[in-house]
Amino acid sequence: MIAEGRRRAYQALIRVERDAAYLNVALQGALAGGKVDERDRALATEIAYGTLRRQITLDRLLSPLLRRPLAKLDPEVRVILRMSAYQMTWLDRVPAYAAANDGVELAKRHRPQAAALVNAVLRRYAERAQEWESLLKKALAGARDLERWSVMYSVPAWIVERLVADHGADRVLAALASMNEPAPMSLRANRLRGSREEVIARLAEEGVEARSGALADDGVRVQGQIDVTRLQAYRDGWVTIQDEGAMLVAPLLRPEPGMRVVDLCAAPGGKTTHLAELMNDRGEIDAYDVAMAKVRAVRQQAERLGVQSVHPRLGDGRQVEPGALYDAALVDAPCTGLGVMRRRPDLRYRRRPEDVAQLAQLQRSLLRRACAIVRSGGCVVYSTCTLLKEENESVVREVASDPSVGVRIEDIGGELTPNLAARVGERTAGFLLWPDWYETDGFFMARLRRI
Ligand SMILES: C[S@@+](CC[C@H](N)C(=O)[O-])C[C@H]1O[C@@H](n2cnc3c(N)ncnc32)[C@H](O)[C@@H]1O
Repeated sequence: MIAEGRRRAYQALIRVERDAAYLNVALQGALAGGKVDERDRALATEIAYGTLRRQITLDRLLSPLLRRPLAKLDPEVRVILRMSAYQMTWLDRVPAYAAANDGVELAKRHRPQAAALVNAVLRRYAERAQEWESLLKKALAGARDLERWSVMYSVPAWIVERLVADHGADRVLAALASMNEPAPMSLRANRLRGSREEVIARLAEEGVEARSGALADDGVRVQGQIDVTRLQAYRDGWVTIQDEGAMLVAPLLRPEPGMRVVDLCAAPGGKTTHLAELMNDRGEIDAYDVAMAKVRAVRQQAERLGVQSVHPRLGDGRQVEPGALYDAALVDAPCTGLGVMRRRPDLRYRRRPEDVAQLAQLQRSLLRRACAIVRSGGCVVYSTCTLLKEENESVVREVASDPSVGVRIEDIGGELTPNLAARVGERTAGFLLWPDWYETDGFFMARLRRI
């Protein structure tokens, strides 16, 4: 019988491969039907995420064992080979024979005519599963750096090229390596419910081991991988699932009770609700997003956390026309998401080079609008979860250098913890939180002051 975790991982991965589904959505669907215990859930998650994180590497390792190119095989066969090989190489606790046997069983069920091929390839792969690094190094000995890095870190070459051009190879390779490891579970304590210590104690009542995060005031790190949404503490609004790096953004607006704030890209509401918590739920936060389903998600989060000051609104952030100017604005812009490859490993294969310039244009328009609807002396915080200068510093600089916009870039160094400030070093137009520093996602953040 096929292990439940592998069966569910296959269901998620085949939807990503065949239907271009988003991994998080596909996995949620795959885990939904019937009863799945925590262990199977964790195994399915680890296999699905891990296989996608290592896809380019896996394809290169599997290719010499196949007569036809992997791309020419049925998607079912591709998925089974990749996920079985992933387990053999990267999941220490899974015996190679268990991964291979279940791979063959999955093939018998979903592509019976390819079961013999899957069996033969996986048996041969098992013999070399632990030598992946030396095998690849040998195979790529004559290759260009970019190709080597792309295969070793499983990131499309155009992305590696752009990142290295922006930041240099050492910095980028450290980040890419960290983004191929599983992401730690990170929660934000809702200070309206209790202090961080009280939130940790509340989680302990449900058997969840947690500790304070190292970076953000409200950050809580949970041991292991659990489905937080099933906890009563979550349902009662004690915590929000949020990366600890993302928790640095809302405080940069210096939120105070009674302020009028606008969030031009609010869904699913992580930073909006953080603002509401920091404002003690007093004041007004207009939270815009372009998609109705997403606006609903913001409303649901606000309700779950028990905050009243958030007003979810459907609208294009570039066209917001307020009755009166705001005290502060947040533009947490849509971006290529290259800083969140760890949590969203499928993103790197979806992105196209032309996305960067298109997104940068949207980002500039959103930032310009934010600057136009904030009062003199008010601030605008610009953030992204990407690592490319074209979407980060360049956007901020271009908007700030236009005298008709009437803003100046502020140095936010004084608001970082001393450790972080030392790492960031010299800041220009904002700063980049690298994902390998604190096991967070990668974020860029900057603050502009309206003159
Ligand atoms: C990075 S996400 C925001 C995440 C959110 N701030 C949080 O912390 O949960 C960017 C959001 O911008 C939205 N968006 C894209 N284009 C937009 C536009 N023109 N106006 C408003 N929102 C937009 C997307 O739907 C997406 O929800």
